Amino acid sequence: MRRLDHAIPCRSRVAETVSRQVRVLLFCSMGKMKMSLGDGDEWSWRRKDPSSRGDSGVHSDSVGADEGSSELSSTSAGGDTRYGEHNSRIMMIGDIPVHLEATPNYPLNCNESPGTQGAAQERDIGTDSQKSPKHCEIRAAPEVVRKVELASYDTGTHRGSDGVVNFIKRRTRVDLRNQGTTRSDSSIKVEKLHTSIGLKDARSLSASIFVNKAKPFDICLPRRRRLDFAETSDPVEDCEQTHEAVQLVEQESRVLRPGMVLLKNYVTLREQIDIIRKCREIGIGPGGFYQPCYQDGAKLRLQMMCLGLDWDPNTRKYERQRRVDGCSAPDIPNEFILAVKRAIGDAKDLVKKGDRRSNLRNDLPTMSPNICIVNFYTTTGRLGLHQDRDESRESLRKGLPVVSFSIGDSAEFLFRDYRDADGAERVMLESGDVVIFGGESRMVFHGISSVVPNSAPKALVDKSGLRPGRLNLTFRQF
Ligand SMILES: O=C(O)CCC(=O)C(=O)O
Ligand SMILES: [Fe+2]
Repeated sequence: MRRLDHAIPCRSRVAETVSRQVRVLLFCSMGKMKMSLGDGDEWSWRRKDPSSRGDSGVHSDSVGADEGSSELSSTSAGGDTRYGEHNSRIMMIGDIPVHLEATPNYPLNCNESPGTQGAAQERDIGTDSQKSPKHCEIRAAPEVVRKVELASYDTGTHRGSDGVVNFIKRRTRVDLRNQGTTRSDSSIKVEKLHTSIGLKDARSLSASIFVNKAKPFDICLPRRRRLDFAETSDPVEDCEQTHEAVQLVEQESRVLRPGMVLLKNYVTLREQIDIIRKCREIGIGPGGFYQPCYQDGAKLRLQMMCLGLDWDPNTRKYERQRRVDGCSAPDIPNEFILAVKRAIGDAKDLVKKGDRRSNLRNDLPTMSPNICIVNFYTTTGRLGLHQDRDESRESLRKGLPVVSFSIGDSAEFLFRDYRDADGAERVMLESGDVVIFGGESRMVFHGISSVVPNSAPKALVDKSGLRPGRLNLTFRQF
């Protein structure tokens, strides 16, 4: 066992190692914690008196039990004079600060891999200006899962800077509103920390593996929090498009600009529910949703998973396996591919009709998707103006279209010839809408400026259990 503090008897104990190198379980009770890294090593921490923050002194019994506490936060430790060699942080569990220290062999610090700022600028609206905090699932009672963002800074680098102070303030405002009930006992289990930030050397490997695994994001709410979730394949009569809805499709679908088509209310409610269920099923499995980071540590404001091939926001490359955890990209379900081909066919028909009337050059090539990037935006999610330009040179040269399905809450979609959100054209994408941009518009800058809360069709939410937010699938051919 690797001790990080000195001879403090621990009343609580490590729960268990669930799988090698992946699961991290950490029990905290009455001031002591231990953590298993899944490789047989254990770390332990001690609770620290708030008044001694940053001090290396031990206050093993100065803080009472944390019954009923519901706040979770963390911060880098101040006042620590150990630059470089040791990292430490104080993690707040309720009102109980817990001092975490690491040895040089197993640093907890957030080493940033050297890299360009380019990618972050590329999607600048969508990134967080803070360095990436770790994500941490904290379970306070067996049935309650809470999410916090757990900061992990190299105290030597960040201590005393304004950034840290801001960060501390931010972390104390962790939002637990959606996370269920009051804790019923004093034990807190911390499960799975992760980061996609690279650790510098092989000595950090255990920590790297430990931090890179996170519980995948579930796009659906837990069953008990849904109003009316019909999991079974009960008839969804109210989900079929009505005659009026079909009329609406014809009225509102349009060519937005040469090569760019909007198909309004195109995906039926039944199909949307099926897509949500499929994405949810894949999304909670290996290769499922995660929150990606750029090389500079800035986070995208969305959850992402890639099907067919994985797109890496750091390298801007497509690969079979993703670097963040080595998972292979799951396959694209066949029904998704068929829906995309149908949409392209219908968009081409629309373009032809438009051509007869207006003589626009609206050529829209067809394509067979082998990549699907699935994004889930919570209601605060967004995505900066960017081009989709990481597909093969041939695909881009031919202008093979990107086909984008929107499901759930509506969102404002911006597009323009260059990256400037002011003055960009805007269109509201609603649940069931499809946007296709290819041909002349293949390299259009586009992004999501905002998601409209509570705008998803009620029947969709009730039947699928989709959480508040927007699911978007963009299909491409590499
Ligand atoms: O969410 C959207 O509508 C756009 C997504 C997008 O542009 C992308 O994933 O590249
Ligand atoms: Fe895009």
